[in-house]
Amino acid sequence: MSMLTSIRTSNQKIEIIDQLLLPHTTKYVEITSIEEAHDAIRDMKIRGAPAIASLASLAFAAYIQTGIDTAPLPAFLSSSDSLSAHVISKLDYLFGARPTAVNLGAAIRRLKAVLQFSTEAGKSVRLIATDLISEAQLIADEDFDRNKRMAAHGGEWLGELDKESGGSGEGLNVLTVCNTGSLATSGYGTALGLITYLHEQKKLGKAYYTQTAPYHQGSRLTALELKTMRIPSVMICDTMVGSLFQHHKIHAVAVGADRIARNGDTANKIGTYNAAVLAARHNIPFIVVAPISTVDLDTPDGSCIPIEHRKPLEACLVRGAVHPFEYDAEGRVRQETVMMTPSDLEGIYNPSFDVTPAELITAIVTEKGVATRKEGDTSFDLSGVV
Ligand SMILES: CSC[C@@H](O)[C@@H](O)C(=O)COP(=O)(O)O
Repeated sequence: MSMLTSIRTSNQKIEIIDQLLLPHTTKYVEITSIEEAHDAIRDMKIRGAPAIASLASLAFAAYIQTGIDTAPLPAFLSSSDSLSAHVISKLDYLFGARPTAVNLGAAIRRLKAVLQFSTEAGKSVRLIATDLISEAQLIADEDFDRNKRMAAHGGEWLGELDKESGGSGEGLNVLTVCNTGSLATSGYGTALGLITYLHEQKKLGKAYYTQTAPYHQGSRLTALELKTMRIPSVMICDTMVGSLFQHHKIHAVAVGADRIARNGDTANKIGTYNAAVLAARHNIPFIVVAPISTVDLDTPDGSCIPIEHRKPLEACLVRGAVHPFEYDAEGRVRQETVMMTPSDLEGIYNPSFDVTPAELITAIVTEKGVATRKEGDTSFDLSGVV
């Protein structure tokens, strides 16, 4: 099955699809420095918690590799002390690109741990550097396989749940929010991976997805991924979730996560909480699918999760192709950014994420398995899946 790829690498070249131009223009841009990786993440040319962590790790690995390959060696490779100080400042800088998604923080913690371990083991500067490169590469590479594992865990669990509740055996209809597919990860996806798995197993009825304003990751990116994979799907506006639940049989809501607190409270794309409240009202299972690196045991509950607020102007703009399509000299669909509001609006609220309380979540699926709440509990014990 054909899938889109958010990051591609060959030799030491790293390229990302500019997701701001999708779905109309598929343009890969090269990332040649840590600063470019940082800016691409901040500006959302690449987005999705796992994809952000993968790009940051790959850009970091390329930077260190270039240092090793340079003669004479750059000053930061002159001693383990200078390497350590330099690496920590570069990693902290990358971490500042987007605050809510914790996968980036987990990747950075891992790299700092390798730095400390290899330094304390008395390794040479070159060996410490190669240890860092290997770990960074591993962080990007391991994402695909774990996504397949969690999709299978979640897909099988949902199938059983449907059987237990006397399901008709017809295909499962699943609603998702935002984009959590191969564009948001190193491949296959999390919640969209679960939907893809159900489709592969011939257990999917239809995938439903919200447009996900203001960035429209649903109507631009999820739409494109589902179309590319030929998965039967229906787009809805964000305002239509309640109506959908009232008028159509929806078997589950599956969403990704940017950060899961120790008690199971989950930060994800704005609008996720609305869907969870409505799912609870309609007794529809609400499933969070995310790798272990999204679980932040240092954050006790959702009130402690930092929520990124985007620039107010971003909520006033929409970018898209002119209709009917016009093409530029290179044969690309002409795109425009238009303003949907009066200019200079004074009050604009634009949080990028919201927090869904654990008590509204039926299951949290990671690569290790499926965690559910005990009868009567309002929070999760995630020790078994972390
Ligand atoms: C597998 S992606 C999980 C989450 O990162 C996703 O659901 C989401 O909220 C993405 O937000 P974005 O602002 O597009 O980076």
